[in-house]
Amino acid sequence: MENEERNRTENVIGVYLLSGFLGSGKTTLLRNLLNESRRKGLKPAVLMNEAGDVNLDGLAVDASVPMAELLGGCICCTIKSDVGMELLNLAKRYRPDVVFIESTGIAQPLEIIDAVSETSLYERLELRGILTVVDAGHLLDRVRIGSGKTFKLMKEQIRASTLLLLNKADLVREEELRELEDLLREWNPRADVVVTVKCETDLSAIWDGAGDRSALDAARRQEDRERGEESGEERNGGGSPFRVLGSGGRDHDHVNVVTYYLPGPLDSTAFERFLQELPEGIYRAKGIVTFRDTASRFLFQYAYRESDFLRITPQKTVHDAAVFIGEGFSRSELIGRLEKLIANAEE
Ligand SMILES: Nc1nc2c(ncn2[C@@H]2O[C@H](COP(=O)(O)OP(=O)(O)OP(=O)(O)O)[C@@H](O)[C@H]2O)c(=O)[nH]1
Repeated sequence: MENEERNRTENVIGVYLLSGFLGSGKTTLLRNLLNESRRKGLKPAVLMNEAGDVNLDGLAVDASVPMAELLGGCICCTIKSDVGMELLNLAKRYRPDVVFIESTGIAQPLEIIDAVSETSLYERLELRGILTVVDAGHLLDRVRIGSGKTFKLMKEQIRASTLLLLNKADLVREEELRELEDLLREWNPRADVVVTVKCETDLSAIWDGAGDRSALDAARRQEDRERGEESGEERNGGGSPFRVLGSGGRDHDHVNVVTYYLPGPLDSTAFERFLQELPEGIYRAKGIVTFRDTASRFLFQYAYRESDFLRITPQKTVHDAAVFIGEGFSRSELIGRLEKLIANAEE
């Protein structure tokens, strides 16, 4: 009987949801988790969701890992039903031991719990943890402002979590970290809080701690509570505070996503200047660029004024493209700046 029980548990695919606001470090955590899975001899698979039309995060992940992509929308609203379908496909096709779902930074985690729970009716899988990555400096800024939809969403992502990574600790002061730790514990007393740089932590806590059913059950109870609180209100976008406008879910009420395909190589210095001068409202940008003054291609990252370039050699055909995410910025002005950058590089 005991053996049977163990076998049954062993066959169950563990699902982990990686949550956290835009640019907080979810892909960084994913890479660490994939390395750790391999060390433990577990076969991982990834379900990746991006708000833009290109899977840029996927390029930062080992190409040998089975991956399903949900692009051009947010899994908690427009393509929630696809989550279940893609999970089933991954499970049937690859029989992984663990699946990591990386949601867009604007996803409402509680909605995704639903999608996974529904899928577990058809396949032996179990949601074992909701790992929320928090950008320490960004949360601090939002706490100081103290309101707004982004603040509310960050709070929801924190409250729904079973393990909180207070990340980018290198960019804030020690006393600010203590303040944030206290705040996270106040908002979510059930979840463990770990302070990290580049999401580096003893990940055994994730396999052991994040599977803590009481925390997951608590997250579900919170979902029920929030549903109760919001019943009667008009809910658009599956409970996300971002109202879906237009088609494809690419435009949210407060968060805009612009995907721009670059026709050719750019000048690296001009591009770096362009990133530094991005309008205030754009808090996240990423993409693939080729520079005319260097031989290789780069995956660039921009999050809250910090930028980063990673040399890449894509395994499959990918076009140069850039994705910009933010609030209250002018799409046409941004495109105008990009066109100028391209024209200058062609001269
Ligand atoms: N300084 C600093 N930078 C970090 C840290 N963790 C991640 N980053 C950088 O922050 C940027 C965004 O990290 P990602 O892991 O791509 O963030 P993400 O949450 O997946 O971003 P989205 O998928 O766009 O929401 C990258 O340039 C990372 O290298 C950290 O602890 N400190």
